[in-house]
Amino acid sequence: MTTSTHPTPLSTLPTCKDVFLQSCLSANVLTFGAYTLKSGRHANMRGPVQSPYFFNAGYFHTASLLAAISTAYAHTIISFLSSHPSVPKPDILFGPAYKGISLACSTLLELYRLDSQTWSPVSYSFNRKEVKDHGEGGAIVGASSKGKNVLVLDDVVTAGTAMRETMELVAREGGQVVGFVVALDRKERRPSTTGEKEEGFVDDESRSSALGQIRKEFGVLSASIVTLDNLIDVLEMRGEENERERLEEYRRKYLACD
Ligand SMILES: O=P(O)(O)OC[C@H]1O[C@H](OP(=O)(O)OP(=O)(O)O)[C@H](O)[C@@H]1O
Ligand SMILES: O=C(O)c1cc(=O)[nH]c(=O)[nH]1
Repeated sequence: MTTSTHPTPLSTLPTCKDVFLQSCLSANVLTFGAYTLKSGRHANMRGPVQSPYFFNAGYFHTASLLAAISTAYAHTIISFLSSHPSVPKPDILFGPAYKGISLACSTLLELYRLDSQTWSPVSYSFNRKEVKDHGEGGAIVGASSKGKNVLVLDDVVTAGTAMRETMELVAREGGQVVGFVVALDRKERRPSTTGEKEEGFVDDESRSSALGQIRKEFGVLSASIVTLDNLIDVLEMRGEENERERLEEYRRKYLACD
């Protein structure tokens, strides 16, 4: 039998989110440097715009780290569903490949542990990045989405490309995405599609975040365990001034309007 002790809080966030943030820092899930993102933010003449931080959910690779992240997801999902009664109860937790896969599985187990009656009828599924053309074939592993309400769990959202691809995939399979839950919402303005005026966004300050735009376009709501703002607060509390300044500068340039 194990006893769980919580380290001294880093923030004023609920305990599960605080433990999650502490795990991110101690396991190097959250690192600081210069990173090129999937969305690229790089279509300007001076080369790639790089992010001063990166969230690598692949480093949640021990049982205790998985417990920290899945507990934070589970509580975020429960409060998301209770504060938005219009969101249909999910039949499926869907984790986009690759990092979403282990997150959807471990979170469903945690939800079941917290409330077996509510969560026992719920399944998980995930996609293959390369469609399988033998055996059972197809792009989906786990429960079929046909006619089902699907709650999507991913690690991080930046430009929302992965979210939009997942919505298309679920719709193709006959299901309906009823919400998105991410560990980290970077809350960035979506990158320019033309590549012009990317740096500084001079005339484009009204651009909303990826999740905000999805809410406007499709009416699909979302929640996150933490946002860029929480990361900056934690760096301030830890006295990590260089990192805090670099993240604040990035936030000043790229923060979405919503
Ligand atoms: O909002 P976006 O701009 O789409 O960026 C966020 C996505 O980028 C990463 O996926 P990626 O396919 O790079 O990684 P993975 O295969 O390691 O999960 C991440 O896991 C998100 O799914
Ligand atoms: O935008 C991305 O590609 C991205 C950002 C981040 O912090 N972590 C990640 O895995 N992907």
